[in-house]
Amino acid sequence: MTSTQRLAYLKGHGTENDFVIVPDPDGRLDLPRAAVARICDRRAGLGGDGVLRVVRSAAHPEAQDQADEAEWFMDYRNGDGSIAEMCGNGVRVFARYLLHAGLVEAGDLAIATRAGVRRVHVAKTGDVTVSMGRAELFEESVVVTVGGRSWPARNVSMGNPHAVVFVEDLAHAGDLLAVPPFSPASVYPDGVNIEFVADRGPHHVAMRVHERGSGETRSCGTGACAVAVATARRDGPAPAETGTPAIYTVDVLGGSLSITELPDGTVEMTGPAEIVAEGTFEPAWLTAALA
Ligand SMILES: N[C@@H](CCC[C@H](N)C(=O)O)C(=O)O
Repeated sequence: MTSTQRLAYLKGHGTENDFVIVPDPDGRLDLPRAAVARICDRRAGLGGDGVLRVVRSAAHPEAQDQADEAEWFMDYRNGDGSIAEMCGNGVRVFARYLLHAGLVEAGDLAIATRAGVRRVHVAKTGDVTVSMGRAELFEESVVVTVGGRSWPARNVSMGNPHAVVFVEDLAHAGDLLAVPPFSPASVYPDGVNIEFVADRGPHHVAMRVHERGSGETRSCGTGACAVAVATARRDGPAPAETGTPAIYTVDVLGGSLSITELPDGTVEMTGPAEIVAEGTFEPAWLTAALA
């Protein structure tokens, strides 16, 4: 990247989980951790909870084995520049971008991610649905500690790690989310996303989340799926046993997501995904950020 080249970006969000989208179809851009953190900085950069780099699967070493199924790879980074396996809101926004840019037709498409291929349904307008794969629920007990208080948590993987904590009142956790909650490194050696959940009604919960690598965000798609599945298991037998889908509404600070666990064990998420702006990086700024 030289200072004379103009690199395009877009800004998008899904339930206010916001991302800087960087189209890099041929995988030419070296995007070091510090550069991502600079781009996501809400004062000195563009601001975002993370970056979605858009690369052809065939052009990315981590996605070449998915290239036959999915033309595009979502290279997701957290706001601090760290790499995560999966981002549920990100993959909906990624699909919205592909359609916006004319790189795919409306309808069903496959997107390569570090957690494997995800199937997405995107129409010209409206919500985007993604099949998020199977949730993995672990039996071992986990304790989450914030500001001197501890709660038992459910350990759930959606391709990335989650600790789901049920609380009476979200206010109990909300004020504490500015500081990173503590969770055992023995269970989560690579860190964890922590969701605090309170009931709102039948099959309806609200959550707040502290994301690994981004801090408190206004929504987390994988977190909402982890929450829905942990709540469904608390509320009754698995859809695999009953043959009936479990459908939950999960309210987040930035809106609402609909999550369905199907009898085959896969989890579908439906929610909004919007592109809000596009532009180019100032070359001198970008050159310094990438240095
Ligand atoms: N906001 C995302 C999750 C992003 C990754 C997460 N912070 C991690 O490190 O695992 C979502 O919508 O799922």
